Amino acid sequence: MSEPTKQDELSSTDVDALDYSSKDSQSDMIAMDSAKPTPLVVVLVCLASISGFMFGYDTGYISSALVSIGTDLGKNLTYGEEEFITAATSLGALITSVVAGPMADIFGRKPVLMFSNTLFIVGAIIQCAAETVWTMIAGRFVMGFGVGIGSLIAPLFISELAPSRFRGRLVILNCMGITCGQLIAYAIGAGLTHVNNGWRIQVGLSIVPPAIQLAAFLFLPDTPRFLISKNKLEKAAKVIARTHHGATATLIHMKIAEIQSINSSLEGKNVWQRTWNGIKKIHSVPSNFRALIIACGLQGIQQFTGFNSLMYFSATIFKAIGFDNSTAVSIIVSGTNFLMTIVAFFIIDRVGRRKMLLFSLPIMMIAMVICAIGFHYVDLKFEHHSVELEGGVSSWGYVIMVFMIVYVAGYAIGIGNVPWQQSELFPQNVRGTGASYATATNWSGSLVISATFLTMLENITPTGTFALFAALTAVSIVFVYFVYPELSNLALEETQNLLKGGFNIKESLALAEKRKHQKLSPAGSIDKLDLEHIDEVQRVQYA
Ligand SMILES: O[C@H]1[C@H](O)[C@@H](O)[C@H](O)[C@@H](O)[C@H]1O
Repeated sequence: MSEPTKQDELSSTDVDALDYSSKDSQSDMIAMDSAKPTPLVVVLVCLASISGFMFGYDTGYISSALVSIGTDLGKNLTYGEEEFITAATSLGALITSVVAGPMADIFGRKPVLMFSNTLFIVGAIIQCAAETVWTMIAGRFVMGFGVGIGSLIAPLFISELAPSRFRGRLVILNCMGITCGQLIAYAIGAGLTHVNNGWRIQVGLSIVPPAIQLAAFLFLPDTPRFLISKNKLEKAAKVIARTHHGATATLIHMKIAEIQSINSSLEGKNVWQRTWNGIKKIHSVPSNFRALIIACGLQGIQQFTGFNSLMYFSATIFKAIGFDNSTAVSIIVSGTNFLMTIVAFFIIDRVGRRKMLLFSLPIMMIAMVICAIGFHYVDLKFEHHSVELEGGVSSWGYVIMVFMIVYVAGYAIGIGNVPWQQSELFPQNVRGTGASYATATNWSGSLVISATFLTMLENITPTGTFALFAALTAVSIVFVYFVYPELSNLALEETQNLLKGGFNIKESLALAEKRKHQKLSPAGSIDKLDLEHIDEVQRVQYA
């Protein structure tokens, strides 16, 4: 690994003057981009994934906390107050997800993540000290601000740092953080249900991970892509040297030039004007708009196919079909989600995102159709959000349980994780803004589903509700088939070129296949490549 020396210090003019025509250096650069993650990248990715953990833990602990709160907030909670306390975090997350992207483009990824840590901590302290319902709601709301920022910035930060061939996996580490956070929250909740003020312990524990992330980030750098967008080329060069194996001075220069060339900067006198221009560009530049359709489409599909109704209400559903140990069933649901996310981690860069989605969605659809049929035969009535069951667990009850688990497994192997790869779709100058739109779509969907699910069960019956989710999944399959290109193993700069002139599904499949077969040498760099294909992409970049 070569640290740039004094004479390596860069200015924009130096970078412009370099000659990139040599195929050897281009091939070396692709090798550098796809080599194994360096120790610094691993540390940064693991730290960033703490945000995913907080996302999962903070959205997950509330259902058990509500059971153990009892009269600790001065009174018995009404149904409406419980809903308010639950939804406050999602609402807070929705609000900050709208602004976090532009904030990250203006101030940097790292400072914004650190800001989210302080919100997690302040939110948790307010809740721990809460003696009234409104103080609790305020604490949940502030915590939600942190969740919204973390849910957007962590995957963005990871995509920008990850070598192309490992990007899918490294972003999924953050998703593993989410699903692990949910599982642990349920497990701790189950353990603390009968402990006096157990919920305060559960909330208090949530202070530890963000404190660790905050302290560690004080000593660590931002992403080179962000530093380059701010013209901090020297700093960027130093970080590139530490985040890429085999980064020689020439390759570092080339990398910087490549990123600069694709970063056609936004006009505007100050940051606010430039941000506003970014917002306009995301709609007016066709490739950006295509990226936006894909990113928001996938996040919408993730939420509107109903998974979080299970996450939040699985205990209610399973109780309704006659299982008494509903907490255990909730742990099975979140456990399956976590385990299958681990499977997704191992296959995402090998199998590819598109295949995973086209495998995941049909499984979910079939499982939901079977659950819808099952509910038809289970004698159930949902009235005023309370459930009346006639008889014990029937054989259809078991069928529903099994296929709900199949549904969760199908979800986690694809649509539960792939949408969080969203940042790879956008070029640097609108990446934060694009990710904001997509993350806001996610939180809006999550809010709508959690707020309407019980009402749907009551008004259109469980069979109707699951049939509706199945129908939405069918539409989603068509969307993915026609719109989602394969982006595995492509460099971030390549993914954006792909979206010029169409969704280019066929081209994407060919390019991803090509990149996949570029073998890693034992040292972690890839063999000299056949350069025709590289040329196709890079001609555009250096033009
Ligand atoms: O990717 C995550 C994950 O699948 C979680 O389990 C779910 O609760 C979130 O809504 C989703 O965004």
